[in-house]
Amino acid sequence: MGQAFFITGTDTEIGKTHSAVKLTQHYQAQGLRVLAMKPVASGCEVLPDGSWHNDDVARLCAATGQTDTALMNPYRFLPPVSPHIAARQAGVTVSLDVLADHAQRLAADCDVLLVEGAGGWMAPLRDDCLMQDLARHLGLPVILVVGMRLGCINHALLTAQAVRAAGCALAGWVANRVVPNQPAFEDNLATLVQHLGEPMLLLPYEGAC
Ligand SMILES: Nc1ncnc2c1ncn2[C@@H]1O[C@H](COP(=O)(O)OP(=O)(O)OP(=O)(O)O)[C@@H](O)[C@H]1O
Ligand SMILES: C[C@H](N)[C@H](N)CCCCCC(=O)O
Ligand SMILES: [Mg+2]
Repeated sequence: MGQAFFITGTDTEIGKTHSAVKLTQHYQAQGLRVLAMKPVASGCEVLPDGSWHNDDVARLCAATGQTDTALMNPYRFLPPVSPHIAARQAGVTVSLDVLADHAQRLAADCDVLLVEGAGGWMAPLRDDCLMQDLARHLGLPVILVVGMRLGCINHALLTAQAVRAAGCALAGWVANRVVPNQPAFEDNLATLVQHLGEPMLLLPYEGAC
C-alpha cells in the first residue's frame, strides 16, 4: 500500500479538484500509479441515459483512468448544497466506516491515493460529523489547497491551525491561482510561505478551465 492524502481547501470552488488532477499528473510523471476518491459528491445530474454525472468524479476519473465510480464515489446527491443537507434530503446517513472501507480498497491498488473532500475543512457530512472527522477517521495526512485571492491568507492559516488541532498532519499545500491578476501576488505568496513553508505545487491561472 502506498501513500494517501486527504485534499482540503480554503473554501469550496477554489480548485481542490483542479489541484487533485495536477497532483495526479505530477505523481504519474514519476511513474506512480495514482487513484482518486471523492467520498461525497453533491451537485450531480442525471443524464438522458439515466446515468449519474458529477463534474469532480468525471475530472478525477479522466485523470486517473478509473472507471469504477461507485468505488471511488460511494455517496452522490443531486442538489449542489452542503453534503449534510443533501444527504438528509435523500434520507441517507453518510457512514465513515463505509468510506474508510472504500479508501482502503483503493489505497491497496495504487501508489498514491488522493481523497478529495467537499467544501472546506469543516464542511458537514452529517449533523454530528464534519469533513475533518472523515480525514481523521481515514488517518490521512492533509494537503491544503489555497485558492490564491484576497482573503486566502486568513482562510489558509485558520484551516492549517484547525487541521493540526484535529490531530491531522499537514503534509503540504498547493498555491492555486484562481484569479488572473491577484494584486501583490508575490507578497501574498511570501506570507503563506512564511507560515506554511514552500508549496508542493504553484498552479497558474488557466482562464476558464
Ligand atoms: N488555476 C485555475 N485557473 C483557472 N480556473 C481554475 C483554476 N483552478 C480552479 N479553477 C476553476 O474554478 C472552478 C472551481 O475549481 P474546482 O472545481 O477545482 O474547485 P473545488 O475546490 O474542487 O470545488 P468543490 O468544493 O465543489 O469540490 C472550476 O471551474 C475550475 O475550472
Ligand atoms: C456543492 C459544492 N460544489 C460542494 N461540493 C459542497 C460545498 C459544501 C460547503 C458547505 C459549507 O461550508 O457551507
Ligand atoms: Mg472539487
